[in-house]
Amino acid sequence: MSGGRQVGPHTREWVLGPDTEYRFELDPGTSLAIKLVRGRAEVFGAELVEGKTLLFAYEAKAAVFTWHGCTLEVTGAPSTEYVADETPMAAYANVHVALEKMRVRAQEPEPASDDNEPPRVLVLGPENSGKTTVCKILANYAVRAGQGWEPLYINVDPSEGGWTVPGTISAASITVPIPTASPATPLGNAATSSASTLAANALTPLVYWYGHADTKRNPLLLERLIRNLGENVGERQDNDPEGRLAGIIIDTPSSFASSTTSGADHRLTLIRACVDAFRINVILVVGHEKLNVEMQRTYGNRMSVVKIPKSGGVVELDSSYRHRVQTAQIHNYMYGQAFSPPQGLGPLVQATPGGEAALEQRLAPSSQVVSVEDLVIYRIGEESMAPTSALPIGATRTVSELVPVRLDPTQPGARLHSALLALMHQSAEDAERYDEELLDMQVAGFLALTGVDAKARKMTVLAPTPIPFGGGPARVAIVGSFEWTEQS
Ligand SMILES: Nc1ncnc2c1ncn2[C@@H]1O[C@H](COP(=O)(O)OP(=O)(O)OP(=O)(O)O)[C@@H](O)[C@H]1O
Repeated sequence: MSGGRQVGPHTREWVLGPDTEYRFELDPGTSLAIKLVRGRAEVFGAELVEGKTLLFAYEAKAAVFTWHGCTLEVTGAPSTEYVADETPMAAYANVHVALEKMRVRAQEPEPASDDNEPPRVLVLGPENSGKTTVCKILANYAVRAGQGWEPLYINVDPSEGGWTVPGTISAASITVPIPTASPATPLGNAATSSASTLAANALTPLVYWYGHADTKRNPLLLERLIRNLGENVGERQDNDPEGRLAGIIIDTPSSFASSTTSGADHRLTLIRACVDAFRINVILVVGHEKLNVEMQRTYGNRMSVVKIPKSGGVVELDSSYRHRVQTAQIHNYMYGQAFSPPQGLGPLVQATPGGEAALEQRLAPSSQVVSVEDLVIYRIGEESMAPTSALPIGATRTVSELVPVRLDPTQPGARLHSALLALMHQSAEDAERYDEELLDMQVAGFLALTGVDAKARKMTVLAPTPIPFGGGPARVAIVGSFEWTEQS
């Protein structure tokens, strides 16, 4: 493995040949600064600007790829760094070209048919195959194509935070290339966290709350949310004929690809839910022959199913890393994140995290006290609490995955302390609603329940910005299985 040329105590220069990439992995608590000195280069499809320094932190793992060669100046001490001359970028670029042809064809004024639909792409693959990276690259190439495309990026992997916190599925139009500075903000910043520190490239995503990282925990709920998101996206696209031409790119959970578990049925049901809900017309399978054959058999007669190679650079992420990242994503939602430049980066260097607006993205969340009558909390899919002995003879305990159960936070059995809550988006018509309609509501924001005073029937909640409670219908929140911890 050849190394970079030392050009300062903490800085190395890497000269990259055409079609190669500089890969790195960071340890906790470290950061890395990369400056493009000469040539052209990109991080997962997002172009670097010559002379500008980019910062990476929070255990980021990524690569700077160049089509025609470049020189990079790298400051900091990654745990791993090397240049790879074998990458799947040519294959990914071919996919982009094919998608671009579909977009252009969809612009033509011939009557709409299956042959001139914009690309609606479902990306499938096993754990650590690089699905998210492929989605980013394809979305970023579309944004860079110079046609004004704003593809819709959809994340249906609840173990990833997307633009907000883990436990969600979400969609947003991509208007500027997605940066890769920190796994705490895998898709860049969202405007929903705090309006006061809006980055210019912050997005307003559509968000639904599933509440868990694991798709097997409540597949019925996930399926319903996928269909809700699909309906919402479909309506938006029908009202925006220009916008829909850029198409859709969907990142999926790795459980959709793991056929050996007993949850195989759910897996296929959830894939079908995505195919129907988002009217998928292209399936990309990242490096998995068996899944590719399975998808060819099921969907090959009505859409393109294409196997694409996995990158040798994808890092195997273990469960403790994933847990740390989820905690960091929740923490980032409340507090934002600050990037400390690595040792050796001159004080005058203007560095930005992954191309985002500011080095300091600190938020000041507000803690507020709310009465339990003004914030009503539900859990979805709790077993009915009546003991079996209290049920009429012959009746079985009802266990429904889709029943919202109202919780009393003042009861110790509610297990709500330190819970992360999704605050639902309520409209005036929602004042009179059926409990089941809670399942179809979008998320307005997230709260952490940090204290309960049972006697006073009050709770303390933390949110990025103050939320008006009281003086109207009660607000509704849903709890999942994520906990709030102060330290990230
Ligand atoms: N070419 C590369 N060089 C270095 N790191 C990479 C490369 N491609 C991907 N990675 C990193 O590898 C990790 C896993 O990639 P990614 O998240 O795309 O995989 P995934 O299949 O979506 O994961 P999951 O199992 O969570 O669904 C990420 O940290 C990503 O930034």
